[in-house]
Amino acid sequence: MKQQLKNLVQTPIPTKHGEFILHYYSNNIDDKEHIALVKGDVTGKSHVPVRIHSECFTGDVLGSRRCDCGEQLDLALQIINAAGFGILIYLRQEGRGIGLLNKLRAYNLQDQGMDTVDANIELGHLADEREYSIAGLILDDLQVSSVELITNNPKKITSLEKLGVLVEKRIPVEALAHSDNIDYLKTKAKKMAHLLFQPKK
Ligand SMILES: Nc1nc2c(ncn2[C@@H]2O[C@H](COP(=O)(O)OP(=O)(O)OP(=O)(O)O)[C@@H](O)[C@H]2O)c(=O)[nH]1
Ligand SMILES: [Zn+2]
Repeated sequence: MKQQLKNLVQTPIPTKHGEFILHYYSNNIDDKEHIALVKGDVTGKSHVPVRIHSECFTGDVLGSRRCDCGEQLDLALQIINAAGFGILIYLRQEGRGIGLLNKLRAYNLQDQGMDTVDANIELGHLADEREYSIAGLILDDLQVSSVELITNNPKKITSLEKLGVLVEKRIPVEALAHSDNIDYLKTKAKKMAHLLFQPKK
């Protein structure tokens, strides 16, 4: 079956980082509603700043300090606003694809001493169950020629490249480390190859 998206509605959303056009997509791959927030004219453009953000109810909505998601979401919108154009793709891949219920169970295992990777495995999941074909289809729909990806996660870059997206460079997006998120950030760097705690150039 050919993977397909439908751009069902577009509407302006004024934010503290300026106005974005929200594109709401349905698709035939999963039963989720994925969203792109678009700033400026990206059609046919290269070097478009793009953030592919995975849903995190606790971080994005509640401002939880256990992870860096809420802060990265804010920083990404700030980066795109400063560039004057760009896209934030909000993928409904809560808990790196294991869902909110399992992520909350994983938090309890983490509070008993496991790290974020081992907690997923203990629950019978992979450390990271995400894939990015919907992001590739959204970038196609928006007719972007090439991107600068706002991420610290090299897997997002290689996944997009495999989908045929030209990634010109990476834009780092580092939240402040503090006592509530430091173990989480260290595990990302050590076990998931995230480009964190890099010496500043
Ligand atoms: N399973 C699990 N998921 C988590 C945990 N903490 C955060 N998450 C999820 O991890 C995902 C983080 O998404 P992103 O910030 O887009 O991606 P990333 O892999 O951290 O890479 P960056 O682009 O560098 O931010 C979200 O879906 C969160 O819900 C955790 O302890 N366990
Ligand atoms: Zn989070």
